[in-house]
Amino acid sequence: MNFLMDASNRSGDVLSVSDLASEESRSTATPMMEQFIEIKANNPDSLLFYRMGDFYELFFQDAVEASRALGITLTKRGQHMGQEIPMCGVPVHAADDYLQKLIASGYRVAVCEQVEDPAEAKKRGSKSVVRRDVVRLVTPGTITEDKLLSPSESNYLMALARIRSGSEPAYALAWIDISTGIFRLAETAESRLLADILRIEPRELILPDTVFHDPDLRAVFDVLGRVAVPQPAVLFDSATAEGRISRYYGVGTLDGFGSFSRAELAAASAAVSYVEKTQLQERPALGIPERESAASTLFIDPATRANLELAKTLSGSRDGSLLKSLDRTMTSGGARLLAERLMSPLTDPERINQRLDSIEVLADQPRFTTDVRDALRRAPDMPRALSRLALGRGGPRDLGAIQAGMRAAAAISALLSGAELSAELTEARDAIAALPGELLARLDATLAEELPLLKRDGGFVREGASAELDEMRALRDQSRRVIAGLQLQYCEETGIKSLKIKHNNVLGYFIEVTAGNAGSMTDTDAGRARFIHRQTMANAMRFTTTELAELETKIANAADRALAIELETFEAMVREVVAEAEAIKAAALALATIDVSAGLAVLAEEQNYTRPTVDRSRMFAIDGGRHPVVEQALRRQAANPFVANGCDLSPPNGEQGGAIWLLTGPNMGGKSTFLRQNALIAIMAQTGSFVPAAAAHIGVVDRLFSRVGASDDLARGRSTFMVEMVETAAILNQATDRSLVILDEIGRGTATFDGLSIAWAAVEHLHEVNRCRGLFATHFHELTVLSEKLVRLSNATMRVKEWDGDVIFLHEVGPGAADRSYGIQVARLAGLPASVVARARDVLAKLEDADRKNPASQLIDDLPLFQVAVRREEAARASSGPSKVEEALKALNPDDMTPREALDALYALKKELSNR
Ligand SMILES: Nc1ncnc2c1ncn2[C@@H]1O[C@H](COP(=O)(O)OP(=O)(O)OP(=O)(O)O)[C@@H](O)[C@H]1O
Repeated sequence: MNFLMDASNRSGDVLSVSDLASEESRSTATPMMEQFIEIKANNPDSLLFYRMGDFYELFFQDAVEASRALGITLTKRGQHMGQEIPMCGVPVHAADDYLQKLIASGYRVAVCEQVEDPAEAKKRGSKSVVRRDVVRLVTPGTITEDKLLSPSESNYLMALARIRSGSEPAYALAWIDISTGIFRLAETAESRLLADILRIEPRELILPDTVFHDPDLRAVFDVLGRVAVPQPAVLFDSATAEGRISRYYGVGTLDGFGSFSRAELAAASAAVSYVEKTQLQERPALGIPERESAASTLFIDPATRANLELAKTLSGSRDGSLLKSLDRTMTSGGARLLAERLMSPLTDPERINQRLDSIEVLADQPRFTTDVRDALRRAPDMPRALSRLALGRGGPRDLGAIQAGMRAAAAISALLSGAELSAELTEARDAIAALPGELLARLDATLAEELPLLKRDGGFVREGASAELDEMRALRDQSRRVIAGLQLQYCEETGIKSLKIKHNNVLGYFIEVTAGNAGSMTDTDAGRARFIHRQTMANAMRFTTTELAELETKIANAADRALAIELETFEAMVREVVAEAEAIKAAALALATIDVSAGLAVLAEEQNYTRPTVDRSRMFAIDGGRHPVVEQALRRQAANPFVANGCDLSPPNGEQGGAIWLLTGPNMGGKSTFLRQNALIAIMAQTGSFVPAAAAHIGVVDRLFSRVGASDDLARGRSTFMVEMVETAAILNQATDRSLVILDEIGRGTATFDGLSIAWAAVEHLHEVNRCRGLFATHFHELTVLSEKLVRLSNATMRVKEWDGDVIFLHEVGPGAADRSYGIQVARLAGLPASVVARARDVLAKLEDADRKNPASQLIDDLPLFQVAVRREEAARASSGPSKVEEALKALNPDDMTPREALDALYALKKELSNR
């Protein structure tokens, strides 16, 4: 993501980074330009926000790009090396809005401020020396600005390291949200890599440039686009990883952190180093890295994740997604945790049941749950406030957020103390109870009711918190009263009623009279001695007096001192809060857990969901299942209610593999909805949520695959059919006997017979080889004859009623096969011209007649099953022994041959082959 141009790629007359860094450029630069050039040269990949007064200025190519991206005016500022310097600027107070736009457009920004340089000051023997330096880099994965973060979404920075051992390449992933301190690690296989990255959805993925440029991984990083950022391999060095991580945490060794593989440590240290590289002033308060086992989460392949619209719809909107339909949380932390759980459902029935226990216990106590949710409503986002405080970017309101969060936690703790709880909720209650009460007491005793945004505005320390502060404030306020008294006195003394004492930042306090009245103040010697002239304005004259100046100093001193005390108090409170970071984060996670469980309990009650039975069996028995998103949408539209449908893919008696339903039925009958709803019910159950069904028994699914809906991939030049086949290939190669596979109309994107043959072979493969549980929707009615041969395959159909030539969709699934598609009826409903519909009926009748004479059921008698056919072919190959060509090849030893001999051997082999 190098957005800035180098010398070989310069646009127009704008000097590039390397032009600027040249000898000629440096030797002719002004001191300010010299400083700029040095900083820019160190940050060539970022737009440089160069602080000048109340503005961040951008120069050269940065200015050109920023003005284009932000739609702001480009101006010129002098010349350098004979060329004009393009410039634009953004006001400091509005910088977050501009940063947001730039980050969203894929830029990174280096923020350069004036900083104290104590070392230089010492060298020069002066009190203080300031210079400009980059204080932080704003990149998509390292954002902490509140405005740039979505409250309900995590903001992960992820580092990826390659593991060199084993046959299949493997990877370690480390992901950090510096706005909450969450830090996780996992290992994953190459076949799962993209799925795992998409599950975690990092905003920025850093990886060694060698991996980034590996042609085998091209497809993975093409999908991720600009999220993937190559970094020098040295950042991922596993030999120094442990040292770098322990240095970050300020500990001698990583003992007590848990055990991590070398690759995990490499990824973790790259992530931590990148955080250090971007957050130059302070270290974010990261939690201890937690290890996640890839096998403990349900594998959802990338296409399925997109097609099932888990967090976003196919058009990219959050409305209409499963997450949006299930989210009843009250807090941002709860919303983030729910999203995370839904994106990574579990495979361990014990953990799933722990979550379900929490929902059940809350659903059984609705009054109590309402009280808990009311208390949660008052809990602000503690992790994000804590992160800003730790980074030195917090304000009084962040302390206030910790205080309010701790108060809400105390209220919830009191509510939970006598209640009947699940194991998970008991653990949450204990984490909340472990919050240090003294800290809350200190915050209560220190913070005022109303808190300003910025600490430099003061006024956030409550009265009574510090005797000295109270005294300074009294002095300041008293002096203000004295000024009011003085104004009255001067009015009387001079006889000028309109005389006012005013204040501005340049003059401080001054007396102001109209120009006409000024004469009467200075027409005597005494008057001139008393009222000292300061400034003449167009219509007014300004004066001061010795008393006023003295008072001014006193007020300024008192105000300065008061602010200094407040700032000291602020820093002390921040230190106290940050010292309790671990306890605060644990309590925040506990609150989020309670919020998620209470939200799902409320949802279950509101939508009439039931607790699924989840265990290690191979069952998949759903009674009266509904689609969670479509059901709510129909209710909102006050349309006909959703028709519930059961689905049973459990292994039939005595059978090892899962069952497959072959679903036929008319277009618009509800096949896709039925397929998706069963996948979503499995996901919800394994997330640990109640499900939209009258009853559900699900043996945990290890991998979920779907091929639903047609999607073109024109950007990569693949047709709809090609995409369909690539996705189908992935499913047939990867589904295990614990997997759930949902296939919708495989083979419809090509000629009928090709499509039918592919669908036929795919069903056989799923049944014989994958032995998974599956739903297969198809328009190829010919396939239904397969149920005669495949013991675990049964036919199901979407019921319709025919009435007066029209079809009525009942949306009911029943046993049996549809004998027709009703495509022509649906086409008629859609408004195809009547003549076309009539002609289509004639054609259909002819085709059906031809089919009756030569039905597909004949095939079933003539064709051996998949396994038998494959075995037969293998046997044929084995019995014929090695061919002549194979034997000749075996006899060759390339190391003993000259190039000429090798070429001759090649020709001989080719000839042998063509003779065969
Ligand atoms: N069980 C149901 N209860 C009520 N409405 C339903 C149900 N299932 C589907 N529908 C509605 O019927 C419409 C068609 O459903 P769907 O897209 O699933 O049909 P389909 O059989 O897959 O169609 P096609 O073969 O044309 O893709 C949708 O608008 C959906 O809202």
